[in-house]
Amino acid sequence: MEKIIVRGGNQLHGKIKVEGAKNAVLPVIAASILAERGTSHIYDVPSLADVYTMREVLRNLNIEVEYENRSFRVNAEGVLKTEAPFEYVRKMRASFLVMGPLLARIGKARIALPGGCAIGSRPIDQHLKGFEAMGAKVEIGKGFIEAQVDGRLQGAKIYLDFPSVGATENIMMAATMAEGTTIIENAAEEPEIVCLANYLNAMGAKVRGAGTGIIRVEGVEGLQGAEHTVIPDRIEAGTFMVAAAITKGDLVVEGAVAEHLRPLIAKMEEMGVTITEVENGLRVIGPETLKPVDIKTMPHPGFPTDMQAQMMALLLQADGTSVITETVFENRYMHVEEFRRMNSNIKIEGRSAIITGPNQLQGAEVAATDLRAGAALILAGLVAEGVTRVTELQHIDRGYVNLAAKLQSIGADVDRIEEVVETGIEDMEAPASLRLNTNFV
Ligand SMILES: CC(=O)N[C@H]1[C@@H](OP(=O)(O)OP(=O)(O)OC[C@H]2O[C@@H](n3ccc(=O)[nH]c3=O)[C@H](O)[C@@H]2O)O[C@H](CO)[C@@H](O)[C@@H]1O
Ligand SMILES: C=C(OP(=O)(O)O)C(=O)O
Repeated sequence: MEKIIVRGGNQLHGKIKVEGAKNAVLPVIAASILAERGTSHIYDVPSLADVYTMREVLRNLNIEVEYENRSFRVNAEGVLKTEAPFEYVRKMRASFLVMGPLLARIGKARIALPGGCAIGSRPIDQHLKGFEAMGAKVEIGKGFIEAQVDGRLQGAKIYLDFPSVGATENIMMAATMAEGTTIIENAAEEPEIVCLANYLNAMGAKVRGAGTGIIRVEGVEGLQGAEHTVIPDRIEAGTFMVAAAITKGDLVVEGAVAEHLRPLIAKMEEMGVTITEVENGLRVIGPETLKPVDIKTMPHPGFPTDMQAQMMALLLQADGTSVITETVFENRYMHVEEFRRMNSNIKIEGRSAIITGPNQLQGAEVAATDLRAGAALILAGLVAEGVTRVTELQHIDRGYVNLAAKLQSIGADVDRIEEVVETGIEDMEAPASLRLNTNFV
């Protein structure tokens, strides 16, 4: 079994460069389905499990995709297939983002139902509501969602009940080739939405207002391949910022964009962390004593849920009581049980986690219950007494490129190893806690 082994106690120093953003590149790759003519070149593509899954989803649709030197070359000129099977969708929910582009391009899509996942039930009703408003007929059965439209989709006014990132992206992509104008109200405002809109516009689309709560998409006849560079990963950047702060280190996070990280910077500064904008990134200096703060996760520009677990690791070191309230996902506290194994004082009350610190964490055997939980456990391990062993690395590999090696390069005592588990019993099943959610993201 592969494990990441962390020996706590080292301060982190130096420079670390962030990759292209997972949550930006996945919709951008999906959007390249829209190009009836020409080849798209997508740059700064991170080498992540999710990216390889998306490549397979596209190849399965009969699209040519090459991945070399951190660049994707995509040609979608051929006759497209319509189906994304369960084996892809269960690995990565973002596979569902091919529905909007397929509907726009060929008027038909059949995608496996995403199902539940570790952090919540994650319905897709808002995506479907958007497609239906644009004239698609949607049917659910036998584990699939089938959507179909006679002729072109029609522009529509769509109000999202919640500013869902995925629904905003899927509807935006569907609308690019619709007849007439689509207006998305209560749209998500995340930087990844702006990145996608820029790519769509480079392909010939007419998307206005991305980054605000109202997006207008004027449908065009057709799109062609374009060049696009993916924005830096604000969550990877944030994870390194916490790594610097938690170890009382001094780190330059190259490529971190302050504009994308305002809520995190604000909260870390409130805790006493020094953060300065430098030429091509952010310099982060951890203080001797961290102050407690309260955090509520919200859609952008609120505090990102994808940084909640990592901030919990930091708050475990703060001197006093902090409260985190998770409002985006109903079950994103799977890491709390794992932190408890490391000797931490956290109480869950409804949607809030009450953290009393500082905690002298102790190294333990812990499981990455989801992607960010995994990163958070490694962060906690950096300051724990003794050795922390993190398993279930497939979650971490969905969203971090060489996390162990990168942390090692800035002074952490972290290794990724293959450890043979001597159970003494052949064919013994893994304990339930480790089997949990390995199929779903
Ligand atoms: C690949 C990607 O970009 N993933 C990000 C994206 O996920 P994703 O796009 O799935 O997240 P959403 O913004 O859609 O989900 C936010 C909330 O809305 C709910 N919801 C969503 C859609 C819908 O049709 N109905 C509905 O009820 C979800 O269950 C969740 O509670 O945004 C999340 C919120 O910032 C991040 O945590 C994920 O890292
Ligand atoms: C939850 C996340 O991603 P996804 O939506 O792909 O599961 C994440 O990036 O933290």
